[in-house]
Amino acid sequence: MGIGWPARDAWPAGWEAVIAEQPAARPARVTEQHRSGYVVAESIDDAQSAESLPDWQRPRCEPTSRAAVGDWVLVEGEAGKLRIVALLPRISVIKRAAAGEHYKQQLIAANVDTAFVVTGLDADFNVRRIERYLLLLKGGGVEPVVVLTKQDIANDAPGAVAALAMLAEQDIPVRSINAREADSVAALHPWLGPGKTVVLVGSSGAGKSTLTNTLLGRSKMKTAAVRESDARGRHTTTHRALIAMPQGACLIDTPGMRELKPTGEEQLDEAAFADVEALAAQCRFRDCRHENEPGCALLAAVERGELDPGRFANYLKLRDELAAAAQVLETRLAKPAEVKKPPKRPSPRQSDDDDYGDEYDHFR
Ligand SMILES: Nc1nc2c(ncn2[C@@H]2O[C@H](COP(=O)(O)OP(=O)(O)OP(=O)(O)O)[C@@H](O)[C@H]2O)c(=O)[nH]1
Ligand SMILES: [Zn+2]
Repeated sequence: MGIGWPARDAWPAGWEAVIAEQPAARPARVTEQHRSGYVVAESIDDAQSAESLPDWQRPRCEPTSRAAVGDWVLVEGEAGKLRIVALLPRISVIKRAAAGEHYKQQLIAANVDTAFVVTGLDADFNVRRIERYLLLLKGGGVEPVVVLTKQDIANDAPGAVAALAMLAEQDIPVRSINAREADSVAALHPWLGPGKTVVLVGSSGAGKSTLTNTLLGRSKMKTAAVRESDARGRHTTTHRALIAMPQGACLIDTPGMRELKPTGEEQLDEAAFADVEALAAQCRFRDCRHENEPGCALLAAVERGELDPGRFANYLKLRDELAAAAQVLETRLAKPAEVKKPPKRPSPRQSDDDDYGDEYDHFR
């Protein structure tokens, strides 16, 4: 089919049963998510609107139990009248805490094999942001690959050398490329084979659209040239979309994940800080906060110049964010959220841009 549907003997656990329950349905993949429904593809370059499951339209429905881009669903009905009748169990997820006062989880993409963490080797380079992306990705079963763009114009981005050492230590693949050149982006082909699904994450301007265009060999995505005429003037990618790549894989392009709040479910040790956690195990006190305790192995390592102070500070910052998010999650699970009045019926094909409209990038 070309959109990543696995061979029958490779079906993930739980698929067989769901598929057997819906003998008349056909598989499709979610390519866009809107407030009013979905766009799905049954084959390459297909795009059909599909009505969501009635359950997903209830205000109490958890955002993570609704389909997201990349999800496999079963559909029924003819073109123009498609209905989603089932959601197949997920292989992997990328989620984050949504912006706003009330804690909410938001699924960014599902069933992704590899995430390209796209960062420019220019003034925008920020290793702390890379660590944050790794934290979000690693808990969900997605393989991160750090893609450093603008290699052609890079002049010693501050911190890049230390960042490369940190990533190498954790066996995280890194590729430096010129996103505008086909020969250069070929370094990413190993992750783009048939049946694979790849997602691009990274802040606005990092080069995601440029990379996508070069990999496609044509201009499918709008790039920054459009930006001047964009009223909001912030990002040029307007919809999450699933694109069939000539290399065989499917690529999901998401709007720059501007606000990256942990969900509270991530584990620091399974993410980008395994080395720091290993050191922390040597602190004198088991519950050391690494603030001013005697015998703190982390403070000592910083003192000796063996632990980068910026990395240490980011570790503490993300630790506190995680604890805060986990606490909100716990209180929220303990008492069900108030039920709001159901929203007015949205007009068809309404854009979901507003989901991103109020966010800002801490790092820009
Ligand atoms: N010289 C050079 N320029 C690049 C490279 N990658 C991206 N650019 C330029 O950087 C600018 C921003 O790139 P985009 O591809 O629009 O960035 P983006 O990540 O898609 O941004 P959003 O769509 O806003 O999320 C454009 O002017 C690109 O031409 C690169 O490897 N080398
Ligand atoms: Zn300590």
